Amino acid sequence: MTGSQAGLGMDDSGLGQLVDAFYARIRQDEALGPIFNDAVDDWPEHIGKLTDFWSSVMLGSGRYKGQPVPAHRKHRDRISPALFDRWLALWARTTDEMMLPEVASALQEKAGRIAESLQLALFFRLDGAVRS
Ligand code: HEM
Repeated sequence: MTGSQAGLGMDDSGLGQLVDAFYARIRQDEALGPIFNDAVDDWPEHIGKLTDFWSSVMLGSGRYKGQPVPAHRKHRDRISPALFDRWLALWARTTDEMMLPEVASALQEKAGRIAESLQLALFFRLDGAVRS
């Protein structure tokens, strides 16, 4: 590490700082930003929910009680597989910049798996077609 801050760990403080920074970037992203800015009225509440989500997923805290699939299904007309790739690329950049290397790769791997299952829930159809 040369002066950058790629040093945060897998704890509530590190995850909280990561989620804050990630959604600040999301909001400014020209493709993803408008979807989030239209959907989310209360950003502190959303960021709190997402911090709980990552704390549950990575630390087993059990704090997140929501249902991600219906939350995304509401916005299915605006979400595409290409946007998932963009989300994951921004997640990779942000975790690489902020987190310890092994923490960043664990977060990237987990996000990749969740993105895959969300996309199956959103786009997979029994006739085998995938909506692009
Ligand atoms: C193209 C990619 C994505 C887009 C555009 C997107 C968009 C959104 C939006 C608009 C909401 C707010 C829903 C609402 O309240 O109306 C939301 C919530 C959420 N997203 Fe995503 N999302 C994406 C990918 C992901 C991924 C990959 C994850 C997890 C790794 C994730 C986790 C969540 C969670 C946990 C919530 C809160 C759901 C709840 O209300 O309990 N999202 N997302």
